[in-house]
Amino acid sequence: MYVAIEGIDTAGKSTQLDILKGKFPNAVFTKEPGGTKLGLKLREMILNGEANSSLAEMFMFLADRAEHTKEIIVKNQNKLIISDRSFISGIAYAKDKKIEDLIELNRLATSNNFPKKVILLELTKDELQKRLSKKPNDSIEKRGLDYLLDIQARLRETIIKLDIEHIFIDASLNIKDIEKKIEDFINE
Ligand SMILES: Nc1ncnc2c1ncn2[C@@H]1O[C@H](COP(=O)(O)OP(=O)(O)O)[C@@H](O)[C@H]1O
Ligand SMILES: Cc1cn([C@H]2C[C@H](O)[C@@H](COP(=O)(O)OP(=O)(O)O)O2)c(=O)[nH]c1=O
Repeated sequence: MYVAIEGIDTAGKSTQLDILKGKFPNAVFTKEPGGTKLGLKLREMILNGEANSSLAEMFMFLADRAEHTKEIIVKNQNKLIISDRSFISGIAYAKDKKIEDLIELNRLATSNNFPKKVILLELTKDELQKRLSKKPNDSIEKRGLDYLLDIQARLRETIIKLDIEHIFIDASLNIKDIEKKIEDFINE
């Protein structure tokens, strides 16, 4: 079963994934962008802000996703796969494009291998501000608070539109409570 953890930057995805690695030792843990050899190169180019065109940037994410689908998702389809982000980020972050068009592009990139379950960690504006101020920001995070809150709303909208099995979690709860909700949802 393929499960994705979604949320804007600093929502707590890595923190939860580190705990889940202990709870699900036989699962395959992966990430987008950068879950494959090619993906690591694409990730570096993307996060360094090398693309001037937002369309070029979107296609770099799609290239990463196509490789990730073939190398990780399809090859491990009989195992539990837990991924830090998925095509849902791809749709939400490409916010100047229509969701319907993006769904079609992502169907092509993934050959329809979408996650079976999605976890969305959601932050309040105050909590996001606090967390961003504590770390050096990459080129996407530098776009600011309102940009990221807008993306967070699009993550939610995309999940609802796609009718994927999901759980929305308040990311400012304590780490243990969030972990329990995620574990129960995966085991359901
Ligand atoms: N539930 C939580 N409550 C308070 N702080 C948290 C919580 N989860 C994560 N953090 C902190 O927030 C920051 C971002 O978390 P991280 O897991 O790196 O997020 P992401 O992988 O989504 O960018 C880290 O400093 C982390 O320690
Ligand atoms: C998967 C994906 C990520 N992104 C963005 C979200 C993040 O800002 C960045 C990936 O960075 P990453 O460091 O993996 O995320 P985080 O900071 O949450 O740990 O790329 C897109 O714009 N489009 C996509 O398709």
